[in-house]
Amino acid sequence: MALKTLLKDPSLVADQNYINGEWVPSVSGKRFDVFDPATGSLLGSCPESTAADAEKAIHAADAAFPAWRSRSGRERGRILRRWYDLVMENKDDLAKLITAENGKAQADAVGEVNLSANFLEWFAEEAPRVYGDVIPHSSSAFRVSVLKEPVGVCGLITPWNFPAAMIARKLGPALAVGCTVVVKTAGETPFSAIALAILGARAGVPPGVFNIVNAHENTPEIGQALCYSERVRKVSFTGSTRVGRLLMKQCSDSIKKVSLELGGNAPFIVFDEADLDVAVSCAVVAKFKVTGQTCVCANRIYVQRGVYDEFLKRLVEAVQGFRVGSGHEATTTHGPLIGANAVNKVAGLVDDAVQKGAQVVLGGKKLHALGPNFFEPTILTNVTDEMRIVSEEIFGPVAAIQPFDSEAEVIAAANRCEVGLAAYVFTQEAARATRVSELLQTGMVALNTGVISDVAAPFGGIKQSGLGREGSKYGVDDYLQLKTIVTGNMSVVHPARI
Ligand SMILES: NC(=O)c1ccc[n+]([C@@H]2O[C@H](COP(=O)([O-])OP(=O)(O)OC[C@H]3O[C@@H](n4cnc5c(N)ncnc54)[C@H](O)[C@@H]3O)[C@@H](O)[C@H]2O)c1
Ligand SMILES: O=CCCC(=O)O
Repeated sequence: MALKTLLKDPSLVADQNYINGEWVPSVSGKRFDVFDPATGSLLGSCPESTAADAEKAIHAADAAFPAWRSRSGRERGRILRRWYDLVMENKDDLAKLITAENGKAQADAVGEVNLSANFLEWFAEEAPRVYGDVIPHSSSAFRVSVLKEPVGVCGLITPWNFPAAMIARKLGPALAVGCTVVVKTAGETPFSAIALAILGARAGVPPGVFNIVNAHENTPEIGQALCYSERVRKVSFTGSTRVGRLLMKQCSDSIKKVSLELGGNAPFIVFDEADLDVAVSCAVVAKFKVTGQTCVCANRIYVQRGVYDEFLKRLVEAVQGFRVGSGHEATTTHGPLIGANAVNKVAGLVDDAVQKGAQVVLGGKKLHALGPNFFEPTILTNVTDEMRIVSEEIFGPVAAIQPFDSEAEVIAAANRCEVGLAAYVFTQEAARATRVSELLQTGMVALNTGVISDVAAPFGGIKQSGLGREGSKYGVDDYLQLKTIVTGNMSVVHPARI
């Protein structure tokens, strides 16, 4: 397979489902092809799985659950820690796999491997620290204790934009607390997940604890199998709000626990007193990271009128310095989009904005010369709320900039949105920083920084951006359920003091 020639360790490549510790084909006998979005070349193929494959994986995870949950948190943590070590040792190969199937530039791919490893390390450390509670009862003859138990088999469904990290962010806490999992990889990017599984097995994850079912066209069928199964007790999904809504409905029949990390429409707000060097360099990161394809990417850029012209001038200069190309080239700063549909969607948003009066300051077109999946880094001004680019998640390299006058006006604009994942605020006034952060309706606020993600910081949204938090000390909560033990007839009469 073409992919193997890229790696120092070709044994990190496999092209089957991973069920109960074995690499197996789909019962369908069908396969789907996986392409490099930069070059269009065929990387390999994976099984086009069916509900029957998902059932097998669920069965394996269910069978493995009692033994896995019975191990101590310390033992599970040691396995996760070994897995972290192996991911770090194989960082270069994993980054190459990510670049090959997702297209992201090398620096972004290495960043993703680090993020993935960090989740394994973090949850290795959390595993032995899942504490319950002892609670005073209303009556002195009773005792209350609260246990935190693993929910059981979890279905994890992840997108292509972070093909390793979004999986590590979910399976780290799941495995740490004693759950077993069935992962449905993104059809565009199965190989990074497969390599993670190979390293997991080398680290000592027992058969059945971590299973992978691949599918592309059959994805909805696998989603249904996971959501409707009585044996799956939780589904955790990262992806669009549209699909999250569907999965939540599907999970309602069996009343599953559901975690949803969904779409965003992040406002990026620059006030007059902001440090403009910081604001511009952070806009470059927050807007254009992974060519604009992250859920926390700045979507609506609001700049206060006093610094608007200067901010725009500096941002244009910075973006002109990008090197767009294949992520395989070391000099590339920004790779392709994931596919032609994504390019067409971004082009459609730009066309709609231009028709409604937006001005193209930079870029604005497909980059045919590099291939069908490239779009020029673009800056638009004269942007207004009537344009789709303001209300929809762009998921591409387009900065849509609007001026504003007052703090109240920009907060109202930022909150005029049905999703609420991340927001960025640039100011050097402490009182304003506090006030605006508290008034913004998002799950996360980045103050004077363009980077939100850190393993220690809870990640997640409010409104239609989702439910639950990933990473951090809260990340295990979504994989735990409380058990209350009330003990009666426990009157203790303390002896009188002598
Ligand atoms: N909040 C977060 O943490 C976070 C992180 C990454 C991406 N995202 C969001 O993901 C979206 C980008 O990814 P996309 O456009 O591929 O999203 P998408 O929802 O179309 O697909 C995401 C994944 O969901 C699965 N999927 C698709 N349809 C399904 C179905 N009917 N049943 C079961 N699974 C299904 C596929 O595996 C796919 O890779 C953006 O909205 C982005 O904001 C959110
Ligand atoms: O795309 C969503 C995740 C991005 C991140 O964690 O920075």
